[in-house]
Amino acid sequence: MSTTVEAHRAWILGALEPLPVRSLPLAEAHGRTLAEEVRARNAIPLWDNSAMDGYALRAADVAGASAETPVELRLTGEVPAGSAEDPAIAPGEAVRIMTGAPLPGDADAVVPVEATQGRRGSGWDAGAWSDGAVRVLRAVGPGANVRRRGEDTPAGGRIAAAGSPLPAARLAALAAAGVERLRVRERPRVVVLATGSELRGPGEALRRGQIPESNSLLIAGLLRELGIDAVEVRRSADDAVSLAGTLRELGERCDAVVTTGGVGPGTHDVVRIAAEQEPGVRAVRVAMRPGQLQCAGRLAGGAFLFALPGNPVSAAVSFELFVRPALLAMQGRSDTGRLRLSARAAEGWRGAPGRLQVLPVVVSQGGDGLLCVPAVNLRGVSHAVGGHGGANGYALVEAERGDVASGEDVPVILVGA
Ligand SMILES: Nc1nc2c(c(=O)[nH]1)N[C@H]1C(S)=C(S)[C@@H](COP(=O)(O)OP(=O)(O)OC[C@H]3O[C@@H](n4cnc5c(N)ncnc54)[C@H](O)[C@@H]3O)O[C@H]1N2
Ligand code: MOO
Repeated sequence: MSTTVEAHRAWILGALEPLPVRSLPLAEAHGRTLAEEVRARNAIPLWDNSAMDGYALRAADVAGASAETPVELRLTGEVPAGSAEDPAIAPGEAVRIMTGAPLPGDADAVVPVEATQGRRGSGWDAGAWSDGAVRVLRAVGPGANVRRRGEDTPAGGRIAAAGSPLPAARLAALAAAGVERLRVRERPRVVVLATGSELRGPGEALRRGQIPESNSLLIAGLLRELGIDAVEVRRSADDAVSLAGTLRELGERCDAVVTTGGVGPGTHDVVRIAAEQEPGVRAVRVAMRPGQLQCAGRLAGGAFLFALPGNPVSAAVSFELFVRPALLAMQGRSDTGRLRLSARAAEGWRGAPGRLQVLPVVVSQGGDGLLCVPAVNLRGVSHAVGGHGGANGYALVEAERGDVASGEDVPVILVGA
Protein backbone atom coordinates (compact mmCIF):
# COMPACT_ATOMS: atom_id res chain seq x y z
CA MET A 1 0.00 0.00 0.00
CA SER A 2 1.34 3.49 -0.75
CA THR A 3 0.42 6.68 1.03
CA THR A 4 1.55 10.24 1.80
CA VAL A 5 3.47 11.50 4.84
CA GLU A 6 0.39 13.37 6.10
CA ALA A 7 -1.90 10.35 5.69
CA HIS A 8 0.51 7.95 7.43
CA ARG A 9 1.06 10.38 10.31
CA ALA A 10 -2.69 10.95 10.64
CA TRP A 11 -3.22 7.16 10.74
CA ILE A 12 -0.63 6.81 13.52
CA LEU A 13 -2.01 9.72 15.55
CA GLY A 14 -5.53 8.34 15.16
CA ALA A 15 -4.45 4.94 16.50
CA LEU A 16 -2.72 6.27 19.66
CA GLU A 17 -4.10 6.38 23.18
CA PRO A 18 -3.07 9.21 25.52
CA LEU A 19 -0.96 8.12 28.50
CA PRO A 20 -2.32 8.40 32.08
CA VAL A 21 -2.25 11.64 34.03
CA ARG A 22 -0.39 12.17 37.32
CA SER A 23 0.20 15.06 39.68
CA LEU A 24 3.79 16.22 40.16
CA PRO A 25 5.53 19.04 42.02
CA LEU A 26 6.76 21.77 39.64
CA ALA A 27 10.40 20.77 40.05
CA GLU A 28 9.68 17.32 38.59
CA ALA A 29 7.54 18.46 35.67
CA HIS A 30 10.23 19.91 33.39
CA GLY A 31 9.85 18.73 29.79
CA ARG A 32 6.46 17.09 30.32
CA THR A 33 3.08 18.08 28.90
CA LEU A 34 0.35 19.76 30.92
CA ALA A 35 -2.90 17.82 31.24
CA GLU A 36 -4.91 20.74 32.66
CA GLU A 37 -5.40 24.46 32.18
CA VAL A 38 -3.51 26.38 34.86
CA ARG A 39 -4.45 29.81 36.16
CA ALA A 40 -2.38 32.16 38.31
CA ARG A 41 -3.02 31.67 42.05
CA ASN A 42 -1.58 35.12 42.71
CA ALA A 43 -1.00 38.20 40.60
CA ILE A 44 2.42 38.83 39.04
CA PRO A 45 3.67 41.10 40.53
CA LEU A 46 1.92 40.38 43.83
CA TRP A 47 1.75 44.06 44.83
CA ASP A 48 2.89 47.44 43.48
CA ASN A 49 6.66 47.50 43.89
CA SER A 50 9.73 49.44 42.96
CA ALA A 51 11.52 48.83 39.63
CA MET A 52 14.59 50.76 40.83
CA ASP A 53 16.88 51.25 43.79
CA GLY A 54 15.99 54.81 44.80
CA TYR A 55 13.42 56.80 46.74
CA ALA A 56 9.67 56.26 47.06
CA LEU A 57 7.87 59.60 47.17
CA ARG A 58 4.83 61.62 46.15
CA ALA A 59 5.23 62.63 42.47
CA ALA A 60 3.51 65.96 43.17
CA ASP A 61 6.34 66.89 45.58
CA VAL A 62 8.97 66.73 42.81
CA ALA A 63 6.91 68.16 39.92
CA GLY A 64 9.29 71.12 39.63
CA ALA A 65 12.55 69.24 40.26
CA SER A 66 15.51 69.61 37.87
CA ALA A 67 19.29 69.69 38.12
CA GLU A 68 19.10 73.46 38.49
CA THR A 69 16.19 73.43 40.92
CA PRO A 70 16.60 70.31 43.09
CA VAL A 71 13.81 69.50 45.54
CA GLU A 72 14.93 68.49 49.02
CA LEU A 73 12.85 65.84 50.81
CA ARG A 74 13.12 64.57 54.37
CA LEU A 75 14.04 60.86 54.64
CA THR A 76 11.94 58.88 57.10
CA GLY A 77 12.99 55.26 56.53
CA GLU A 78 13.95 52.43 54.19
CA VAL A 79 12.09 49.53 52.54
CA PRO A 80 14.44 46.76 51.35
CA ALA A 81 13.18 43.81 49.25
CA GLY A 82 11.45 41.34 51.57
CA SER A 83 10.33 44.04 54.00
CA ALA A 84 6.71 44.00 55.14
CA GLU A 85 6.93 47.65 56.28
CA ASP A 86 4.53 50.25 54.91
CA PRO A 87 6.04 53.47 56.31
CA ALA A 88 3.91 56.62 56.24
CA ILE A 89 5.18 59.31 53.84
CA ALA A 90 3.83 62.81 54.45
CA PRO A 91 4.14 65.58 51.81
CA GLY A 92 7.78 66.66 51.62
CA GLU A 93 9.04 63.24 52.72
CA ALA A 94 10.56 60.17 51.01
CA VAL A 95 11.87 56.74 51.99
CA ARG A 96 14.77 54.74 50.54
CA ILE A 97 13.43 51.79 48.55
CA MET A 98 15.15 48.87 46.85
CA THR A 99 14.18 47.06 43.63
CA GLY A 100 11.31 44.65 44.23
CA ALA A 101 10.28 46.11 47.60
CA PRO A 102 6.57 46.92 48.09
CA LEU A 103 5.73 50.54 47.31
CA PRO A 104 4.50 52.28 50.49
CA GLY A 105 0.80 53.12 50.31
CA ASP A 106 1.47 56.87 50.59
CA ALA A 107 3.93 56.92 47.66
CA ASP A 108 3.00 56.95 43.97
CA ALA A 109 6.42 57.06 42.27
CA VAL A 110 10.07 56.11 42.63
CA VAL A 111 13.07 58.25 41.68
CA PRO A 112 16.23 56.24 40.94
CA VAL A 113 19.23 57.00 43.13
CA GLU A 114 21.14 58.22 40.05
CA ALA A 115 18.68 61.14 39.75
CA THR A 116 19.38 62.33 43.30
CA GLN A 117 22.09 63.82 45.47
CA GLY A 118 22.85 62.47 48.93
CA ARG A 119 24.17 64.46 51.85
CA ARG A 120 27.92 63.96 52.42
CA GLY A 121 29.27 65.96 55.32
CA SER A 122 28.42 69.59 54.58
CA GLY A 123 27.84 69.10 50.81
CA TRP A 124 25.74 66.98 48.37
CA ASP A 125 27.06 64.08 46.24
CA ALA A 126 25.41 62.93 42.98
CA GLY A 127 24.10 59.36 43.25
CA ALA A 128 25.19 58.88 46.88
CA TRP A 129 22.80 57.31 49.40
CA SER A 130 21.65 59.76 52.02
CA ASP A 131 20.41 59.72 55.57
CA GLY A 132 18.17 62.48 56.85
CA ALA A 133 17.46 64.20 53.51
CA VAL A 134 17.75 63.70 49.75
CA ARG A 135 17.83 66.13 46.85
CA VAL A 136 15.78 65.08 43.81
CA LEU A 137 17.13 66.35 40.47
CA ARG A 138 14.39 65.08 38.14
CA ALA A 139 10.60 65.35 38.02
CA VAL A 140 8.72 62.05 37.75
CA GLY A 141 5.05 61.43 36.99
CA PRO A 142 2.73 59.27 39.11
CA GLY A 143 3.53 55.57 38.51
CA ALA A 144 7.12 56.25 37.41
CA ASN A 145 9.42 53.26 38.13
CA VAL A 146 6.57 51.38 39.78
CA ARG A 147 5.70 47.83 38.73
CA ARG A 148 1.93 47.57 39.17
CA ARG A 149 0.24 44.63 40.87
CA GLY A 150 -0.89 42.16 38.17
CA GLU A 151 0.49 44.18 35.26
CA ASP A 152 2.31 41.09 33.97
CA THR A 153 -0.36 38.50 34.82
CA PRO A 154 -3.53 39.14 36.85
CA ALA A 155 -4.58 36.72 39.62
CA GLY A 156 -6.76 34.08 37.94
CA GLY A 157 -5.21 34.79 34.53
CA ARG A 158 -4.34 31.81 32.32
CA ILE A 159 -0.69 30.79 32.52
CA ALA A 160 -0.88 27.70 30.33
CA ALA A 161 -3.44 25.62 28.45
CA ALA A 162 -3.84 21.84 28.64
CA GLY A 163 -1.53 20.28 26.05
CA SER A 164 1.21 22.90 26.57
CA PRO A 165 4.86 21.92 26.87
CA LEU A 166 6.65 22.68 30.14
CA PRO A 167 10.00 24.24 29.30
CA ALA A 168 12.02 26.08 31.94
CA ALA A 169 10.46 29.48 31.27
CA ARG A 170 6.90 28.18 31.75
CA LEU A 171 7.84 26.43 35.01
CA ALA A 172 9.30 29.72 36.22
CA ALA A 173 6.04 31.51 35.29
CA LEU A 174 4.00 28.88 37.16
CA ALA A 175 6.22 29.19 40.25
CA ALA A 176 5.87 32.99 40.16
CA ALA A 177 2.10 32.58 39.95
CA GLY A 178 2.04 30.52 43.16
CA VAL A 179 1.39 27.14 41.52
CA GLU A 180 2.89 24.17 43.39
CA ARG A 181 1.76 21.03 41.60
CA LEU A 182 0.70 20.19 38.07
CA ARG A 183 -1.32 17.48 36.42
CA VAL A 184 0.86 16.15 33.62
CA ARG A 185 0.88 13.12 31.32
CA GLU A 186 3.18 10.20 31.99
CA ARG A 187 6.23 9.95 29.78
CA PRO A 188 6.14 6.96 27.44
CA ARG A 189 8.28 3.94 28.34
CA VAL A 190 10.17 3.27 25.12
CA VAL A 191 12.37 0.32 24.10
CA VAL A 192 14.85 0.73 21.24
CA LEU A 193 15.78 -2.33 19.19
CA ALA A 194 18.38 -2.16 16.42
CA THR A 195 18.13 -5.23 14.17
CA GLY A 196 20.69 -6.54 11.74
CA SER A 197 23.17 -9.43 11.75
CA GLU A 198 25.88 -7.17 10.27
CA LEU A 199 25.89 -4.79 13.28
CA ARG A 200 28.67 -4.70 15.86
CA GLY A 201 28.95 -2.79 19.10
CA PRO A 202 31.64 -0.30 20.12
CA GLY A 203 35.14 -1.80 20.16
CA GLU A 204 34.08 -5.08 18.52
CA ALA A 205 36.34 -6.25 15.67
CA LEU A 206 34.80 -5.85 12.22
CA ARG A 207 35.25 -8.52 9.61
CA ARG A 208 34.15 -7.99 5.99
CA GLY A 209 30.38 -7.44 5.90
CA GLN A 210 30.13 -6.08 9.44
CA ILE A 211 29.65 -2.40 10.35
CA PRO A 212 29.56 -0.35 13.57
CA GLU A 213 26.00 -0.15 14.88
CA SER A 214 24.83 3.48 15.08
CA ASN A 215 21.02 3.56 14.98
CA SER A 216 20.52 2.66 18.64
CA LEU A 217 22.60 5.66 19.73
CA LEU A 218 20.70 7.82 17.25
CA ILE A 219 17.24 6.76 18.41
CA ALA A 220 18.08 6.76 22.12
CA GLY A 221 19.58 10.24 21.70
CA LEU A 222 16.59 11.58 19.75
CA LEU A 223 14.37 10.22 22.54
CA ARG A 224 16.49 12.00 25.13
CA GLU A 225 16.12 15.24 23.18
CA LEU A 226 12.37 14.72 23.73
CA GLY A 227 12.93 14.24 27.47
CA ILE A 228 12.49 10.45 27.28
CA ASP A 229 15.12 8.02 28.65
CA ALA A 230 14.74 4.73 26.79
CA VAL A 231 13.95 1.99 29.31
CA GLU A 232 16.06 -0.43 27.27
CA VAL A 233 18.31 -0.27 24.21
CA ARG A 234 18.95 -3.62 22.50
CA ARG A 235 20.56 -5.09 19.44
CA SER A 236 19.34 -8.23 17.78
CA ALA A 237 20.31 -10.46 14.88
CA ASP A 238 18.03 -11.11 11.92
CA ASP A 239 15.87 -13.98 13.16
CA ALA A 240 12.15 -13.66 12.44
CA VAL A 241 11.05 -16.26 14.99
CA SER A 242 12.90 -14.80 17.97
CA LEU A 243 11.94 -11.27 16.85
CA ALA A 244 8.22 -12.14 16.83
CA GLY A 245 8.67 -13.39 20.41
CA THR A 246 10.57 -10.24 21.38
CA LEU A 247 7.80 -8.01 19.99
CA ARG A 248 5.18 -10.02 21.88
CA GLU A 249 7.11 -9.68 25.11
CA LEU A 250 7.99 -5.97 24.70
CA GLY A 251 4.45 -5.17 23.62
CA GLU A 252 3.24 -5.98 27.12
CA ARG A 253 5.77 -4.07 29.16
CA CYS A 254 6.26 -0.70 27.49
CA ASP A 255 4.33 1.99 25.66
CA ALA A 256 6.35 2.12 22.45
CA VAL A 257 8.94 0.00 20.66
CA VAL A 258 11.18 1.67 18.10
CA THR A 259 13.03 -0.78 15.86
CA THR A 260 15.39 -0.03 12.99
CA GLY A 261 16.19 -2.24 10.03
CA GLY A 262 14.51 -5.24 8.54
CA VAL A 263 11.49 -3.57 6.95
CA GLY A 264 12.55 -4.00 3.32
CA PRO A 265 11.33 -6.70 0.93
CA GLY A 266 14.52 -8.78 1.39
CA THR A 267 14.56 -12.39 2.58
CA HIS A 268 16.27 -11.34 5.83
CA ASP A 269 13.99 -8.36 6.55
CA VAL A 270 12.73 -9.96 9.69
CA VAL A 271 10.94 -7.05 11.35
CA ARG A 272 8.50 -6.85 8.45
CA ILE A 273 8.08 -10.63 8.51
CA ALA A 274 7.48 -10.67 12.30
CA ALA A 275 5.22 -7.61 12.20
CA GLU A 276 3.03 -9.27 9.55
CA GLN A 277 1.78 -11.53 12.39
CA GLU A 278 0.54 -8.47 14.28
CA PRO A 279 -2.93 -7.48 13.03
CA GLY A 280 -2.68 -3.91 14.42
CA VAL A 281 0.52 -3.15 12.52
CA ARG A 282 0.61 -2.04 8.90
CA ALA A 283 3.49 -1.79 6.44
CA VAL A 284 3.25 1.01 3.88
CA ARG A 285 5.31 2.70 1.20
CA VAL A 286 5.24 6.44 1.96
CA ALA A 287 5.82 9.06 -0.77
CA MET A 288 8.93 10.52 0.87
CA ARG A 289 12.69 10.32 0.38
CA PRO A 290 14.42 8.93 2.27
CA GLY A 291 12.33 6.70 4.55
CA GLN A 292 9.74 5.34 2.17
CA LEU A 293 9.38 1.96 3.87
CA GLN A 294 7.36 2.42 7.05
CA CYS A 295 5.75 -0.05 9.38
CA ALA A 296 3.77 1.03 12.43
CA GLY A 297 0.82 0.13 14.61
CA ARG A 298 -0.36 -1.34 17.88
CA LEU A 299 1.16 -4.64 19.00
CA ALA A 300 -1.16 -7.24 20.52
CA GLY A 301 0.42 -6.52 23.92
CA GLY A 302 -0.64 -2.86 23.76
CA ALA A 303 2.59 -1.01 22.96
CA PHE A 304 2.88 0.98 19.74
CA LEU A 305 5.46 -0.31 17.27
CA PHE A 306 7.46 2.03 15.06
CA ALA A 307 9.51 -0.18 12.74
CA LEU A 308 11.80 2.26 10.98
CA PRO A 309 13.97 1.51 7.97
CA GLY A 310 17.55 0.58 8.77
CA ASN A 311 19.35 3.10 6.60
CA PRO A 312 20.53 5.57 9.25
CA VAL A 313 19.27 8.77 7.59
CA SER A 314 15.99 7.08 6.74
CA ALA A 315 15.66 6.09 10.40
CA ALA A 316 16.37 9.66 11.58
CA VAL A 317 13.91 11.21 9.13
CA SER A 318 11.26 8.63 10.03
CA PHE A 319 11.73 9.42 13.71
CA GLU A 320 11.32 13.13 12.99
CA LEU A 321 8.21 12.81 10.83
CA PHE A 322 6.36 10.01 12.63
CA VAL A 323 7.82 8.93 15.98
CA ARG A 324 8.40 12.37 17.48
CA PRO A 325 4.85 13.65 16.81
CA ALA A 326 3.40 10.34 18.02
CA LEU A 327 5.32 10.34 21.32
CA LEU A 328 4.28 13.95 21.92
CA ALA A 329 0.65 13.16 21.08
CA MET A 330 0.71 10.22 23.55
CA GLN A 331 1.64 12.81 26.19
CA GLY A 332 -1.32 14.97 25.18
CA ARG A 333 0.78 17.65 23.44
CA SER A 334 -1.55 19.87 21.42
CA ASP A 335 1.07 21.01 18.90
CA THR A 336 3.28 18.16 17.74
CA GLY A 337 4.84 19.86 14.70
CA ARG A 338 7.99 21.91 14.26
CA LEU A 339 8.15 25.53 13.19
CA ARG A 340 8.79 25.75 9.47
CA LEU A 341 11.25 28.47 8.59
CA SER A 342 12.27 29.69 5.18
CA ALA A 343 15.93 29.45 4.13
CA ARG A 344 17.66 30.37 0.86
CA ALA A 345 19.43 27.47 -0.84
CA ALA A 346 23.07 28.55 -1.11
CA GLU A 347 23.52 25.82 -3.71
CA GLY A 348 20.97 23.91 -5.77
CA TRP A 349 20.14 20.19 -5.60
CA ARG A 350 18.14 17.53 -7.34
CA GLY A 351 14.63 16.96 -5.94
CA ALA A 352 12.67 13.72 -5.54
CA PRO A 353 9.76 14.01 -8.02
CA GLY A 354 6.51 12.61 -6.69
CA ARG A 355 7.81 12.36 -3.10
CA LEU A 356 8.41 14.69 -0.20
CA GLN A 357 12.17 15.15 -0.10
CA VAL A 358 13.48 15.45 3.46
CA LEU A 359 17.06 16.52 2.93
CA PRO A 360 19.56 16.91 5.80
CA VAL A 361 20.91 20.45 5.56
CA VAL A 362 23.18 22.83 7.41
CA VAL A 363 21.18 25.97 8.22
CA SER A 364 23.11 29.13 9.00
CA GLN A 365 22.40 32.81 9.51
CA GLY A 366 22.99 34.85 6.34
CA GLY A 367 23.06 38.62 6.08
CA ASP A 368 19.39 38.89 5.08
CA GLY A 369 17.87 35.66 6.36
CA LEU A 370 18.65 31.97 6.79
CA LEU A 371 20.81 30.01 4.34
CA CYS A 372 20.91 26.26 3.82
CA VAL A 373 23.17 23.79 2.02
CA PRO A 374 22.88 20.00 1.73
CA ALA A 375 24.76 18.26 4.54
CA VAL A 376 25.01 14.96 2.64
CA ASN A 377 26.18 13.62 -0.68
CA LEU A 378 23.06 13.63 -2.91
CA ARG A 379 24.19 10.35 -4.53
CA GLY A 380 23.02 8.40 -1.51
CA VAL A 381 21.15 10.32 1.15
CA SER A 382 19.54 7.43 3.03
CA HIS A 383 22.81 5.85 4.19
CA ALA A 384 24.86 9.09 4.51
CA VAL A 385 25.25 8.74 8.27
CA GLY A 386 28.53 10.70 8.18
CA GLY A 387 27.24 13.86 6.49
CA HIS A 388 23.98 13.65 8.45
CA GLY A 389 26.01 14.09 11.62
CA GLY A 390 26.76 17.67 10.56
CA ALA A 391 23.16 18.59 9.74
CA ASN A 392 21.13 20.86 12.00
CA GLY A 393 17.93 20.74 9.98
CA TYR A 394 15.95 19.22 7.16
CA ALA A 395 14.80 20.95 3.99
CA LEU A 396 11.28 19.87 3.05
CA VAL A 397 10.85 19.88 -0.71
CA GLU A 398 7.26 19.12 -1.73
CA ALA A 399 6.60 16.26 -4.13
CA GLU A 400 5.52 18.47 -7.02
CA ARG A 401 8.32 21.01 -6.71
CA GLY A 402 11.15 19.24 -8.56
CA ASP A 403 14.72 20.46 -8.30
CA VAL A 404 15.82 23.28 -6.01
CA ALA A 405 17.86 25.97 -7.77
CA SER A 406 20.57 27.97 -6.02
CA GLY A 407 19.05 31.15 -4.55
CA GLU A 408 15.52 29.74 -4.16
CA ASP A 409 13.73 29.75 -0.81
CA VAL A 410 12.92 26.36 0.76
CA PRO A 411 11.04 25.44 3.94
CA VAL A 412 13.33 24.03 6.63
CA ILE A 413 12.86 22.67 10.14
CA LEU A 414 15.60 22.88 12.74
CA VAL A 415 16.45 19.77 14.74
CA GLY A 416 18.82 18.92 17.56
CA ALA A 417 19.66 20.97 20.60
N1 LIG B 1 14.40 -4.56 -3.61
C1 LIG B 1 14.36 -3.50 -2.80
N2 LIG B 1 15.39 -3.23 -1.99
C2 LIG B 1 15.35 -2.18 -1.19
C3 LIG B 1 14.21 -1.35 -1.20
C4 LIG B 1 13.13 -1.66 -2.04
O1 LIG B 1 12.12 -0.96 -2.06
N3 LIG B 1 13.24 -2.76 -2.81
N4 LIG B 1 14.20 -0.25 -0.40
C5 LIG B 1 15.44 0.28 0.04
C6 LIG B 1 15.19 1.20 1.10
S1 LIG B 1 14.48 2.66 0.66
C7 LIG B 1 15.50 0.94 2.39
S2 LIG B 1 15.32 2.11 3.58
C8 LIG B 1 16.02 -0.36 2.78
C9 LIG B 1 15.15 -0.98 3.83
O2 LIG B 1 15.95 -1.25 4.78
P1 LIG B 1 15.68 -2.21 5.98
O3 LIG B 1 14.79 -1.58 6.95
O4 LIG B 1 15.35 -3.57 5.56
O5 LIG B 1 17.12 -2.12 6.61
P2 LIG B 1 18.34 -3.06 6.47
O6 LIG B 1 18.32 -3.77 5.18
O7 LIG B 1 18.39 -3.82 7.71
O8 LIG B 1 19.48 -1.96 6.46
C10 LIG B 1 19.60 -0.99 5.47
C11 LIG B 1 21.00 -0.38 5.58
O9 LIG B 1 21.15 0.28 6.81
C12 LIG B 1 22.24 -0.27 7.60
N5 LIG B 1 21.82 -0.36 9.00
C13 LIG B 1 20.74 -1.01 9.44
N6 LIG B 1 20.66 -0.91 10.79
C14 LIG B 1 21.71 -0.19 11.18
C15 LIG B 1 22.18 0.26 12.44
N7 LIG B 1 21.52 -0.06 13.58
N8 LIG B 1 23.30 0.99 12.52
C16 LIG B 1 23.96 1.31 11.36
N9 LIG B 1 23.54 0.94 10.13
C17 LIG B 1 22.47 0.18 10.03
C18 LIG B 1 22.40 -1.65 7.01
O10 LIG B 1 23.68 -2.16 7.23
C19 LIG B 1 22.10 -1.43 5.55
O11 LIG B 1 23.22 -0.87 4.89
O12 LIG B 1 16.00 -1.28 1.77
C20 LIG B 1 16.44 -0.80 0.50
N10 LIG B 1 16.41 -1.90 -0.37
O1 MOO C 1 12.88 3.52 2.98
MO1 MOO C 1 14.45 4.01 2.36
O2 MOO C 1 14.34 4.79 3.84
O3 MOO C 1 13.72 5.42 1.35
O4 MOO C 1 16.08 4.76 2.26
